[in-house]
Amino acid sequence: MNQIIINDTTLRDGEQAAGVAFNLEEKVAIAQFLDAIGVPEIEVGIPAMGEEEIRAITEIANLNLDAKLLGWNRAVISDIKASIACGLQRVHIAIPVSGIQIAAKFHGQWRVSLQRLKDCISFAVDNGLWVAVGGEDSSRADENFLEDVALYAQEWGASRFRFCDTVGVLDPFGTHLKVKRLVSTLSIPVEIHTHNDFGLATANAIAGIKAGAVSVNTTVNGLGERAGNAALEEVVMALKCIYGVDLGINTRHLLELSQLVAAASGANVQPWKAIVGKNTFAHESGIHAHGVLQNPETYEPFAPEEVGWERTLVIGKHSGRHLVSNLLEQYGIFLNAEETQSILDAVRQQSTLKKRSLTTEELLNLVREQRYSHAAR
Ligand SMILES: CC(=O)SCCNC(=O)CCNC(=O)[C@H](O)C(C)(C)COP(=O)(O)OP(=O)(O)OC[C@H]1O[C@@H](n2cnc3c(N)ncnc32)[C@H](O)[C@@H]1OP(=O)(O)O
Ligand SMILES: O=C(O)CCC(=O)C(=O)O
Repeated sequence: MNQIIINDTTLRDGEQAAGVAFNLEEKVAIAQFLDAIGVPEIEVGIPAMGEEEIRAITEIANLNLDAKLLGWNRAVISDIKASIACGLQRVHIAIPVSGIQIAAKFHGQWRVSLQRLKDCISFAVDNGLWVAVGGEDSSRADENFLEDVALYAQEWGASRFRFCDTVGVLDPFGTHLKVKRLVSTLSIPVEIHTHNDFGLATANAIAGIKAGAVSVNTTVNGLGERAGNAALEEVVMALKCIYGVDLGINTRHLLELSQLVAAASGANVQPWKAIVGKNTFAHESGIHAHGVLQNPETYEPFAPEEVGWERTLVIGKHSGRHLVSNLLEQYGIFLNAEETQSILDAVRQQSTLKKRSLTTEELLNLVREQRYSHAAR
């Protein structure tokens, strides 16, 4: 695999998630955190949105972070001017490439849209900016047309082309085919941008990388339009653990970053969310807990500490003797087989009633109650 660049768009596509609105401090804090853990590129926002956004992006630009910063723009000269006003040196210019989008946005006049793209690239390049171009809705575009637009963008001065699966309709096989074709056509690098409408964003991002894309868009927690984008933590850990590609990102802070973005976005992470969900290293089931007590690798793909978690062993409806004994022994309580089974029966009952796992205190109470009723008999 090539050297892969993460271009994180939590502050642009992530914030486009309905109901999410970061304030200036939150935008700055997220940018600083991404930079601190080694994310090499950040799409910081959309300067054309107006004064507040320009203020936040300018503040981030003034931090002189190691990460390269990009402003997102339409193929509109005033958008590029707004990016310049923020002090950005790199701009991303988006242009719709599918028939559906060109019909809706440019009344089907693709020549007009291409002319606007050309004018904007020239304007940006003349102003000394590094330019990337995004083919919005690339996945539904006629492939010959997409190729033509990307080749024109390259000829006019773009330094990278973004293949967008804007409405998340591809699977990994389709992504691979389409991205591979684009990669073999262009001499500039290709970036992959995926959406999660069918739950395939991360898989498609990886497929794009396998097909030769050298840059990938991610968002923390998979935040983004509709069902979101490929999650930063998933892409980074999949590349690291499945493909052995270390991106130089300090993964031990991924949980903390996830929590920062969850708080700023007001969007909680579901417990079973890969890498950062609170259940990712929690073991309740008897067979699993028994295995993990012998060797954590039995039921963990990597060590929790690698992403900032600690392992938890949880008592609940599915627990077994080994875990119950292990936990109680830590409190100096040693039960025989019959007593352990009767505690387990009570745990199953309580857990079902409470619709959750039990706390250690609740487990110890069960032991006290059982002993008391035994003594009273
Ligand atoms: C797939 C994506 O994620 S694309 C990014 C989407 N993100 C956002 O829209 C969030 C930020 N957007 C905004 O703040 C506003 O939409 C603005 C400031 C960009 C524009 O606002 P408004 O002037 O009020 O226009 P509005 O949003 O209603 O409509 C979009 C306009 O942009 C045009 N447009 C859309 N995409 C492009 C493009 N890539 N290049 C050029 N023009 C475009 C539309 O045709 C429409 O133009 P019109 O005003 O001439 O009809
Ligand atoms: O950058 C672009 O071209 C559009 C990016 C995007 O958010 C999308 O297509 O979903």
